[in-house]
Amino acid sequence: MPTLTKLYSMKEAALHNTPEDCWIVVDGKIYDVTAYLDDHPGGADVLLAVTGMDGTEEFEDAGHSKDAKELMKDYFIGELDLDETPDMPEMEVFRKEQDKDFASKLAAYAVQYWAIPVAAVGISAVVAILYARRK
Ligand code: HEM
Repeated sequence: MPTLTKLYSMKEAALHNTPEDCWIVVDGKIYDVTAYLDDHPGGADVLLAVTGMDGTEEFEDAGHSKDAKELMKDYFIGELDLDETPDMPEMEVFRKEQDKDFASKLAAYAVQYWAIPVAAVGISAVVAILYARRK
């Protein structure tokens, strides 16, 4: 049976950055290590230094054992959502650009369709004036 993994954005993970609520990201996975702070053999300080952040590099640098990696599973709460939905302001900018594009297209069509009749009327007027003067 497929398991449902909860997805969190980096923005959401960053909110859990205190000793009372301490999340860390390692290798795209999110761990709530609040209850482990006092038990961590490397000390609470190193975990708190990367709380709410991506601590992959620091985790790898410490050279954790296989047992440590096994223990991590107890604190796993979800995965990092890499496909974050764009914010509304970005969508708004996109809409405005579309509108601008539409306006310039409309102006181009107007020139295209009005230029010929206006030119025809202008030329006819000039011919009419010249014809009237000759009489
Ligand atoms: C759920 C996450 C973590 C678990 C379960 C965990 C577990 C452990 C364990 C069991 C050890 C003892 C040594 C070993 O068995 O490898 C250890 C040591 C250590 N850990 Fe972690 N750790 C975690 C996250 C981190 C992170 C994110 C960092 C760095 C920011 C870190 C830094 C260290 C350091 C510096 C040591 C001491 C290494 C030494 O004394 O040689 N740990 N950790």
